[in-house]
Amino acid sequence: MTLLSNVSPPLIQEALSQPMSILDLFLPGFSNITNAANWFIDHFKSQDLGSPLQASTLRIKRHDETYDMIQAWVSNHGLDDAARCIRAKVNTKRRTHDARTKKPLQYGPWEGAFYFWYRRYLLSYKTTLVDVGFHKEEQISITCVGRSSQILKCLMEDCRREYLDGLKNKTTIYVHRENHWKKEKAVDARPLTTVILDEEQKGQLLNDIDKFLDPDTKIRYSNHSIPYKRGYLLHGPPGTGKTSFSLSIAGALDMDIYVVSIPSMDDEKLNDLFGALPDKCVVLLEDIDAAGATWSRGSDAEDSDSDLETRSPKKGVTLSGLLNVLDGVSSQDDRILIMTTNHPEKLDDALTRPGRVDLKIAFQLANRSMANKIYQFMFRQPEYDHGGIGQQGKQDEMMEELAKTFTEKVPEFVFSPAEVIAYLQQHWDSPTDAVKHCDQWVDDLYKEKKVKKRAIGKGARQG
Ligand SMILES: Nc1ncnc2c1ncn2[C@@H]1O[C@H](COP(=O)(O)OP(=O)(O)OP(=O)(O)O)[C@@H](O)[C@H]1O
Repeated sequence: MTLLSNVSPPLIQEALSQPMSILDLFLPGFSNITNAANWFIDHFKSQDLGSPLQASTLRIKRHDETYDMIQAWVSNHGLDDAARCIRAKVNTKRRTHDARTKKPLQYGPWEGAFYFWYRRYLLSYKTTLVDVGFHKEEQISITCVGRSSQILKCLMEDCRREYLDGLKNKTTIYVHRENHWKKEKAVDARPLTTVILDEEQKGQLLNDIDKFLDPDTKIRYSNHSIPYKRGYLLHGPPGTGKTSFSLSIAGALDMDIYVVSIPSMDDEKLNDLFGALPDKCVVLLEDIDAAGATWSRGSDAEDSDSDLETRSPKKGVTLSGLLNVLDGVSSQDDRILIMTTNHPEKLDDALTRPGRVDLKIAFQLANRSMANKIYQFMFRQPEYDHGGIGQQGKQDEMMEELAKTFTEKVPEFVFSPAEVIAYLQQHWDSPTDAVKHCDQWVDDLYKEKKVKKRAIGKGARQG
């Protein structure tokens, strides 16, 4: 300790900006790195150096994805232990090895600072709450001594790489909170084969996307000054796989998906959200029929956008607002837009014209072929589970037979794939029971649907 106080301030400055040089010599005099670092910093303050400590700082805002990157890195490297002020939260997102753990806890640094070594450099990590309009928002700053921010960039690059490694074969879903994007979760990429659709339609959409993503296509768009983006409209009754298919597409393209629920939006928020979209992503606009978009321009093509605005009777997304973000400057290139609706007949032609919607795909209630595929999809054993050569052929034959009987019992275009799947899940342990109880399920669901229809009809008449 006596030694330390004899070190001149410029030498300490020099020492701190070097990878572990002088600090190495003195560290044994302290019980841990934080004490050592604190001593140095205090020492600086008390020495009245005349010139302030030269330092470079990297700041990270709460709503930027770099925040998740650095937090994950700090946590993965056990550095949250170094923080003297930590926060606890129930980990709802990260998978734990023990799926039975109820409400697993996760810790992270909270307001305050700590020091850590990175590639033999001493860095400080600090969280503060800063005023942003009407509320305070967390901000992280990482500081190193010295004028060069190179080591901070290196750290960020490491954080980014580790973060992306953890997201391999995953689809990250972003949802909106007010007017900013929030990472909701990262789910295993859903294979396209798990969404059961009319094969022709599925193929048509996939071919279109493939063609769009071809580098030659991009050049063509550019040569013709056409914005490089593609729009799809997926329409059909609830539970037919529109959202699931959109997620699968994002997974197949290794893109993140940004989901907007139109009913909970207004023009301003939608505009802000589109402005904050990254390049190269899938944007999913759900239930586009549910807003001002349902008000048609009518036959008068002369209607101006401001007419549409004034016609809108409630706060929400107006048709002009929606068209503006789809075409406007904040509409990023290199993106795939998917719009979904249960009511395509309510949509304005302006919204679905080519350029905004390039392909429309109808999702339908289960027909025979789909019911058959769903049955096999639910009950087919994974390859390794067949119990030996020879067994596989027999099991396949039996499965096909059961699927055929099941298919004959399910009426066509009455039940959604979601309903069929929910029923089969009840008999996951017994494919034969699923067939045996099928008639009863069909009768019950029929009745339920009739009652619901009658109630809706009555409600509409009273309304
Ligand atoms: N065609 C399908 N193939 C496989 N699974 C499906 C299909 N349709 C629905 N499902 C299953 O049913 C559930 C609901 O599906 P999904 O949310 O994709 O339907 P949707 O058409 O988007 O419904 P909504 O119009 O109500 O938003 C999901 O768990 C999904 O896995």
